[in-house]
Amino acid sequence: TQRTTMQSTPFRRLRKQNSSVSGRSHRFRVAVFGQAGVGKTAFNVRFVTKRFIGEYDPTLESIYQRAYIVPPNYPVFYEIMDTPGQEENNSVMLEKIKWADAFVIVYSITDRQSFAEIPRLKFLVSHTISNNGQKYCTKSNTPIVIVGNKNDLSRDRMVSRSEGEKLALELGCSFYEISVRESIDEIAFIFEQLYRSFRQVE
Ligand SMILES: Nc1nc2c(ncn2[C@@H]2O[C@H](COP(=O)(O)OP(=O)(O)OP(=O)(O)O)[C@@H](O)[C@H]2O)c(=O)[nH]1
Repeated sequence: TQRTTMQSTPFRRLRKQNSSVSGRSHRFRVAVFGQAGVGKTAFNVRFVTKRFIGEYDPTLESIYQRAYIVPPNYPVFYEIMDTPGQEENNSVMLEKIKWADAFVIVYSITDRQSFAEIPRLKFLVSHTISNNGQKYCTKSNTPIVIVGNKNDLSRDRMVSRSEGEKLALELGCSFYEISVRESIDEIAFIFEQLYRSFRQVE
């Protein structure tokens, strides 16, 4: 079993730091939600290191950081929060939602239950944003994307692409179906698009 050696920073510790970013790059915070085992850690690690690492310990909580140029030339300092798939108490979830600028909600196409969780997670995020006046009053456009992962496992598919697309449309989110195992570019693209819709740049 290979384990990631990436440095991760506990959420509370990072929040207390002055997280202003060096140079002129923008700091951009993304929280990644979804049930256990859907591939959240693989997704985050793929973006941060470009590598796919097969197995991880179940996530407790970590924040990954990466400076990245969103094409054509927006230097962005990403902070990505990897969350545990198991149920957390609501106040912890709410804190994380308030922390983030944008959201990725992941399910696995091989796990219908993880797909069934998506509306609840989406509503939790949306409600928290709209009820949290002060910080988010200028953020009516908080981007939320839905990602169906593991589409390399076509024989084990339980959720069709069109079901994913339909749900995302109903919930007003962008949608991507991907394989973290097989793709690097699609994941970078998702992170780029999140930033673009957050800053409303073309
Ligand atoms: N075939 C395939 N397996 C994947 C893919 N993405 C992740 N996996 C595997 O799915 C399992 C779970 O991946 P994780 O990244 O740990 O999932 P997680 O959502 O972070 O899980 P928790 O930390 O428990 O919440 C691991 O065995 C990964 O190797 C993919 O695109 N294709």
